[in-house]
Amino acid sequence: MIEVDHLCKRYGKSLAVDDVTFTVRPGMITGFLGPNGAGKSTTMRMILGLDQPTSGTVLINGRRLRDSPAPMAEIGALLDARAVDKGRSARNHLRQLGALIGVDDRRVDDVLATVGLSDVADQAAGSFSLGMGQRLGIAAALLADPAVVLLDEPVNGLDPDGIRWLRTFLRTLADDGRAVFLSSHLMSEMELTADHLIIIGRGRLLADVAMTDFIDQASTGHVEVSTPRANLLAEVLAADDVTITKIDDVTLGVVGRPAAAIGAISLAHNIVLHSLTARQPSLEEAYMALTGDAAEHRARPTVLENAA
Ligand SMILES: Nc1ncnc2c1ncn2[C@@H]1O[C@H](COP(=O)(O)OP(=O)(O)OP(=O)(O)O)[C@@H](O)[C@H]1O
Repeated sequence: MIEVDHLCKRYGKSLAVDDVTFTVRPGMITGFLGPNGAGKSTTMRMILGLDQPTSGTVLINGRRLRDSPAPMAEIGALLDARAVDKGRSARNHLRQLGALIGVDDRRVDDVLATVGLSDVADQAAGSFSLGMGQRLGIAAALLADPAVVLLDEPVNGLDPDGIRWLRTFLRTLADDGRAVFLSSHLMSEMELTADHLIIIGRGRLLADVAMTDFIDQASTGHVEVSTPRANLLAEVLAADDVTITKIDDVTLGVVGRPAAAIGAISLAHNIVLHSLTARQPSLEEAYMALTGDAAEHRARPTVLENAA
């Protein structure tokens, strides 16, 4: 378990992390989200004891990491998978790390098998693809069998097979009772992977919420309907409690009426429909709605901006 309590980090005049409190619980995957510069990496580095907080505390499994006789058995981390000696084999890299923390060669072979690197364990880490490098980084994080696993952007650069592998693998870690904490900018993947979300923006906590609750609360679900008579359909659907957005010449986005009602209204007015799709709110939509003001640098939105 990670307990972050009133954590602050000041760089000069700016507060990179501003009074953040949350808990990462065992047995589940907690996603850490926030726009660029929100303070995720700074928070993760303070959790790992790599940066000192300006104020506030972090407890790992109930105590400060520096008070633990075996920090790597408390929390294993993947911060930068490229931070390995490229000339050394994967097995030797892990053995050297293992020697430092009192882990034997058998455990090294076990974690190599766990992450699917047994067959290439004697190849130089420098010859590894990005995905293999990520697996090696995860193997290193698991070496001392920690109760907490922290991964900063582990999906970065993985191909679809690697992403799917990681998703399943993280679930296994959580099912084994570990607390898994990961950051990612890939919303669709986070939606498939995490059970719980911690969201920060401009250093402040914006949400600490179950994934399903967060998506359900977002009132961004809409129906997409396409018809060659889009203007007429927009007219007959118009009402105070309905919002209609013109996505293109033949497609409307409708909030406020279910697909069945839109189908019935279209039929009543003899409007031919080419498609009618209820779109569930996604994590991405819910996240964008929450963090809109918190993004440091925001491109102009392109989704549903062509209001009819
Ligand atoms: N060593 C440092 N010195 C000064 N400012 C820093 C330092 N590290 C981070 N910052 C600032 O702190 C803020 C938070 O940065 P941080 O890297 O934690 O954000 P992030 O959420 O991880 O961003 P990203 O998603 O882009 O990785 C930013 O404004 C950043 O410029």
